[in-house]
Parts: sequence; structure tokens; C-alpha cells
Amino acid sequence: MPKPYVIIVSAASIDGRIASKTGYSRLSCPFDLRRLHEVRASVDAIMVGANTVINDDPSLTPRYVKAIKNPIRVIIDGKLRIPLTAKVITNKEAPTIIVTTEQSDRNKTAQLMNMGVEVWVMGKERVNLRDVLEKLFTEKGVKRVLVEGGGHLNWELIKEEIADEIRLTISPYVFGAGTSFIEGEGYPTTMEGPRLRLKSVNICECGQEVVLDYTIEKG
Ligand SMILES: NC(=O)C1=CN([C@@H]2O[C@H](COP(=O)(O)OP(=O)(O)OC[C@H]3O[C@@H](n4cnc5c(N)ncnc54)[C@H](O)[C@@H]3O)[C@@H](O)[C@H]2O)C=CC1
Ligand SMILES: Nc1nc(O)c(N)c(N[C@@H]2O[C@H](COP(=O)(O)O)[C@@H](O)[C@H]2O)n1
Repeated sequence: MPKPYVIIVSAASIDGRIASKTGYSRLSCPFDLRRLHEVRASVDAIMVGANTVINDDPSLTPRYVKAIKNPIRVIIDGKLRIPLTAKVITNKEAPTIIVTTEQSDRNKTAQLMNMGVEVWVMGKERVNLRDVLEKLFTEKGVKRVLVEGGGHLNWELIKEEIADEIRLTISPYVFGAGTSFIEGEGYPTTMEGPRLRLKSVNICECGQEVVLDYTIEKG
């Protein structure tokens, strides 16, 4: 089945953390944030996990650049944990789809739908991410998806061999603990994980951050 091209973009400390142990995650300089918004403006959908919405309350709009349209916001939230006050629900600048499972509270589903949010139930206990991408492709015409974390969602997309590209900015900070860029049960050796191919390395305009772009080899 066809699926959209999937790009994961994050900024990490030099020890690979996208958030500190307290959830602090502002790692990108203004140049890097502008670069992020350029990617947002180039995609049809932006996907994040529930914890990212709970911790950051993001808008997920490409507001730092001139964009033709605001991409669809897709929130993966197996148990419908995100608050009804989240900007992705209350701010109507872009459509939002929340993807959940049969585990979620039906009343909350109804409330979300009344608030103008599309809710997709796609799985008994876990959301099947490949199915979500296929549905986005076939029903919404989504050809390119930007994934903005967090670490657990990133891991699932890597593990399921769904991600196509990784753009990671390394920022000049050390957290020592916190959420890793890719956070899951992990691979025992380099043999089991995906093979990455370096596409480009750029020093950010700020002179302190390095932007790595890797494609993920298939098969
Ligand atoms: N520095 C950066 O570039 C970024 C940092 N962050 C940080 O990452 C942290 C959040 O990351 P994580 O804790 O790893 O959480 P996450 O944002 O990956 O969300 C994980 C949650 O999403 C839901 N979920 C994901 N896949 C699912 C599936 N297949 N089925 C059902 N539910 C599913 C579950 O509720 C799961 O607990 C936040 O502190 C945020 O600030 C997030 C994005 C970018
Ligand atoms: N690329 C990148 N660099 C950082 O330093 C970040 N903290 C993030 N975070 C992502 O951006 C979302 C915030 O979006 P809005 O500015 O509110 O639109 C946040 O939730 C993460 O997904 N990304």
C-alpha cells in the first residue's frame, strides 16, 4: 500500500536528549526554528505523540515562514490523554486529527468531535501507525509527513520501518538524563537497527549547532 514520505525532525543535546528530566526541550536556536518551520510549510501533515502535546502544548503551525497552507496536525494518543484545552484542539488555524484506540473514553471522543476535531480509532490497544499513514495518504491526500517527536513515537516509526528520513540538530547542551531522541526497547547491536545514509551535514547559521540529515535505507 502507498504511504507518505516520513521525515523525523528533532533537536537534541550532544548526549542525544530531546528533553531534560524535567521536560525542558527548547534546544533550537532561532535559525534552527526557522528551518523547522520551513519543513512544516513543505509537508501536508505534522505528527506528534501524546506526551509532546501534554508537555509542550504546541501549535504545530508554520508561522515563522510564509506558508501556502497549514498542514494537518495528527496526534497519536492511544488513550486520549491530551487535555481538551490543548492548542491543537482549541486553535483552529489548522485541522487536527487525533488517532486513538478502542481503549479510549467514548465521552471524550464525543467531546473532541463536538469541538471540531476528527477522531480516528485505529487499533485495539496500540495505534497501527502504518494504517494511519495509509489512511492519511488515501483519504486526505497526504504525501509528506513531518514527525516532531517525541522519543517514543520516533522509536515506533523506526522500529516499524516507516520513517524515510531523519533531520537531527545537535545543540550545544548536555542534559545527562531525560528523553532520548529515539526512546524504546532498543536494538541489541548495530546489525538489528536500520541502516542510515548521510545526506548532508551543515553548521547552523548560529555557528554552534550541527544539522544532520540521514535517509533510511529500505529492505
Ligand atoms: N527537542 C525536540 O526536538 C523535541 C522534544 N520533544 C520532547 O519529547 C518529550 C515527549 O516525548 P515522549 O515522552 O517520548 O513521548 P511522545 O511524544 O513520543 O508520546 C508518547 C505517547 O504517545 C502515544 N503513542 C505513541 N505511539 C503510539 C501508538 N502506536 N499507539 C498508541 N499510542 C501511541 C502514547 O500515549 C505514548 O505514551 C516532551 O518532553 C517534548 O518536549 C518532543 C518533540 C521534539
Ligand atoms: N526542532 C525542534 N527544536 C526544538 O528545540 C524543539 N523544542 C522542538 N519541539 C517541537 O516543536 C513543538 C513546538 O511547536 P510550536 O512552536 O508550539 O508550534 C514541540 O511540541 C515539539 O514537537 N523542535
